[in-house]
Amino acid sequence: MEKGFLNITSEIGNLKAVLLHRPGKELERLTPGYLEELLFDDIPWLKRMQEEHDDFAKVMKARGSKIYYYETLLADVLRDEHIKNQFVVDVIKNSHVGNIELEKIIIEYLQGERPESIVEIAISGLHKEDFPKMEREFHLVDYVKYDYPFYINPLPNLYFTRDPGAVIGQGLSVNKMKTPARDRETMFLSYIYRHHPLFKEKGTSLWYDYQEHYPMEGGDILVLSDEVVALGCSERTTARGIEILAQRLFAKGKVKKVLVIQIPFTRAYMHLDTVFTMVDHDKFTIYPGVENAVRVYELTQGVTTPKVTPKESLEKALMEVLHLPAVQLIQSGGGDEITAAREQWNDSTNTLAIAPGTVITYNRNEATNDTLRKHGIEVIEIEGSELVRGRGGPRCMSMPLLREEL
Ligand SMILES: NC(=O)NCCC[C@H](N)C(=O)O
Repeated sequence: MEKGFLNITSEIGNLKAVLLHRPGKELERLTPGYLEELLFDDIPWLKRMQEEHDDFAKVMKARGSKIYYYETLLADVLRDEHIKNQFVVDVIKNSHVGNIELEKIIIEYLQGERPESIVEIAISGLHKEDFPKMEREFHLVDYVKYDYPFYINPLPNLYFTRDPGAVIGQGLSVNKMKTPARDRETMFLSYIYRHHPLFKEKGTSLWYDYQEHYPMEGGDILVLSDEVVALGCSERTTARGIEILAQRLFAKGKVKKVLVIQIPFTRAYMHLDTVFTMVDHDKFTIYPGVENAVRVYELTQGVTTPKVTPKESLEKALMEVLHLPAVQLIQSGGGDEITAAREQWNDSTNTLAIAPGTVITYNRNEATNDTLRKHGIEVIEIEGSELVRGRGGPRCMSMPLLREEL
């Protein structure tokens, strides 16, 4: 198979290229009334958040990663008039305006805009006040949704680029999000995948598609090696979605085993990577509060669905699939139950490895960072007081596109 640009065969190989989204105006559209629906617990201060995000990008750049941004790739794609027009139609379809005539008016208006403005509106939303006033007949929906401020909802979670997509081997999983709040994000990635020269080169398989029925989110996808992928079964990622993805990986790629790690289904740890990440060849960090609750299953190629084998423990399963004599599960929080729970809430376990044994973490998680260092890990700290308010850390905020093979 001809090699494309994308290649991820581990969680820890030197990070060469990564996809980010710099938080923008969409964050300023959060109000207390919509926090829960939009999956936030607090309202970040955008200016400081952007500074923190720029520092995050700077750290990766300094270590040799090329940074790509959603907003730039998407605008590149929309320079083609035909693609731009279709994109606008799809954005409106996804926004459930509910009034067909108004939809037509908004489509015409947006199609006349420049790619950069369309991208900004598609991400930060279209506030009713920002839309030119015009004489038109009110439909029922206009009365019913009179107090609702947007025609197009903002997407404040897009800076968690990990979740809408994941590169596995030479292919891409364009995920199916569990919640309507994040649905449109995957549509953006699908446009980039289908039309951006960086992605559409030969050799890029599509492992999963956002139009599938069963939710699957990227925070639950960990590429442990070229032959083993760990998939979290969580509040967001379904058992059936896992089976479908696993079967495709077995059929078309190099992957021989999928390790399913089932975690408790709860908001505090909505994805596997909020409680468990890989930090070195044989080292992982784990939130001790879930250690006894996780269940592990090994999937291997079956006939129509994968063959399932329950495993005794996470530690043993990791040793076996990675062919290691031992692995270390480093407990976050420095051994104290309360510290561990507090720091997990602030994404202490959501580390991003940029090289074997080198991770990026938030500086606020002092106990966990200390513990990692005591285990020989190089910890690069970033400020995250504002970024953390969306409930995600460095791993959630990055979608690796290319890592050096180990
Ligand atoms: N991989 C991750 O754990 N991503 C964090 C996502 C946080 C976001 N507010 C969400 O609830 O989807």
